[in-house]
Amino acid sequence: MDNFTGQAQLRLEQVNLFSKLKSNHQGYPILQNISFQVVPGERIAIVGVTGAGKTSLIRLINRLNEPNSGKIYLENQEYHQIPAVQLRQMVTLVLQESKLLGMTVQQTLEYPLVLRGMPKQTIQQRISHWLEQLQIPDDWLGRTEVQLSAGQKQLIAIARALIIQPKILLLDEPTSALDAGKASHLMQIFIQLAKTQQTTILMVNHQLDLAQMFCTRLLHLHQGQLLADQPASEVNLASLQASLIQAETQAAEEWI
Ligand SMILES: Nc1ncnc2c1ncn2[C@@H]1O[C@H](COP(=O)(O)OP(=O)(O)OP(=O)(O)O)[C@@H](O)[C@H]1O
Repeated sequence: MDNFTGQAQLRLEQVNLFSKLKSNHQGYPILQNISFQVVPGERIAIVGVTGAGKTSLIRLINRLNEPNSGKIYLENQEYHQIPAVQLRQMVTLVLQESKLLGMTVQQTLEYPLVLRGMPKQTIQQRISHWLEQLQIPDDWLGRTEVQLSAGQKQLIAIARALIIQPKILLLDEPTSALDAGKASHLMQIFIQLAKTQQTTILMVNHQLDLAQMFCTRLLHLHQGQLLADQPASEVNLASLQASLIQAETQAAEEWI
């Protein structure tokens, strides 16, 4: 594999994504020349203002979209050479507003493991383990979506992803509906997973202080471009905050 650095688990090379238009034109750029690589166990926060391309980037990494140009590699395989089922076992995305698709919490949690043909007893053991880890009470198991708050749904969606034990976990604002205590507890779980299982975490996060505290690296996206890729400890939070506010103000003025 050309230019492959042996350690990389995930590698994006000059990735471009354009919006789809109804006509044959390729539309406007959503992501431009994105290149970076990730080693196992990294905890990466993706930051940037509204519309910067954060969600589009993690959707690409989960292969919900294909880049218009550029390449994505998982370990040493190009994405489109990897069967979808295999990719989904290794890379899991938790969207900001996950749906339980009419299932109860129990059904939602067991569904991905049933699909993988796992024995019933093992499924139940895994569910019990993650309910305990995430401090989810057993009495939620019989509930459906309408009987759960936004934060409760967010926790269930995260539990469903953790149960699969992916190598790479993609999270779109995983703590947006959680109180500070739950958010911090969840982040500690991610740290443990990264340290003990080498699970790689890529999370979109608007809470910069949380991102810096719990992540090892920050990717700053701006207008679809990777503006900065830095170790979290080296990020100057005050100046990052100021540049995000400035970009937001500029975007708001362009709207008026
Ligand atoms: N399906 C789509 N079709 C066309 N344009 C899209 C589509 N999805 C997103 N976009 C555009 O791509 C750009 C990036 O959107 P994206 O959702 O990735 O941003 P974001 O950084 O995640 O924003 P937010 O913080 O608001 O979630 C925006 O200009 C958006 O309008």
